Amino acid sequence: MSELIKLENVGVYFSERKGLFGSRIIKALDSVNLEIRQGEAVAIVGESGAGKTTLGRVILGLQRPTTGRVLFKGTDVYRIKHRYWEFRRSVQWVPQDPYSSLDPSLTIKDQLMSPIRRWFNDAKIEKANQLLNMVGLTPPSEYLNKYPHQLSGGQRQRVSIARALAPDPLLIVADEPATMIDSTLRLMIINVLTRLVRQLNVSVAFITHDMALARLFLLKVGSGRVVVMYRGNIVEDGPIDDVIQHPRSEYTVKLINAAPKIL
Ligand SMILES: Nc1ncnc2c1ncn2[C@@H]1O[C@H](COP(=O)(O)OP(=O)(O)OP(=O)(O)O)[C@@H](O)[C@H]1O
Repeated sequence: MSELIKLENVGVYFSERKGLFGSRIIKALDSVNLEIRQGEAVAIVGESGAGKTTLGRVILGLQRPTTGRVLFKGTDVYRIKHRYWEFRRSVQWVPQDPYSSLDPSLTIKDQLMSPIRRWFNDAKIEKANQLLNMVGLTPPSEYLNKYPHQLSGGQRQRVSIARALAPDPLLIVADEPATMIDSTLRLMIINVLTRLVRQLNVSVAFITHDMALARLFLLKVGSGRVVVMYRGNIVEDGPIDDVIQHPRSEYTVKLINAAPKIL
């Protein structure tokens, strides 16, 4: 598997005002090293505030690091202007709340055709049909003319994944994609993300606070790594069963104990 994204000693610092004259520095990411290879599944786990979303935004090129470098196929993404669009197209985002990525005034067909037109000269409706089939919204004809509010939360999230897939990306960063939907539909989203890795060889960075869900995803894919984040640092990075059986940090033990049902 070739290296797609590499973070080298990435720090992201925010300054927070404190009192009238003071301010303090928040290290959302401290000194993070991470590699994601083509076709690899990586589950990024940590509690609220651990830095998961910031990490996702750095991978997507939406948050410039304060320190360190972000490499796309070996090149610093902030130094290669001519390949910038290739990078932006190759790395796509599925947000927690599909309402924030779907335009309520557009039909599902238009939600999908807009990125398809942007990236392909020969944009055809067949591509939208393929995307809906890939995320399990079948037959596509049943969904194309609907608006987001006419779909369930789980269906909306699958449209959001289809939209992220429209540019034929190499990596999808899914930020808590199963959090705002109920548990029966959660499995469906996990199955869709699994299909992306296994059938399309797309890398998936799956961000979650739930260790059990991370394990389920990696078990379904059949390979991949779990990355545990704590206070802006990666405290664990390895195959899920190794991490569960031999956790290096006490924080990981707490996460495992908080999700006893499936683990
Ligand atoms: N734009 C910002 N300005 C100031 N502080 C920020 C900003 N973005 C994030 N932070 C802080 O950085 C830390 C990490 O935030 P981040 O959203 O990455 O965590 P998270 O693990 O994704 O949490 P959650 O699961 O609640 O989204 C938090 O302390 C947060 O308050």
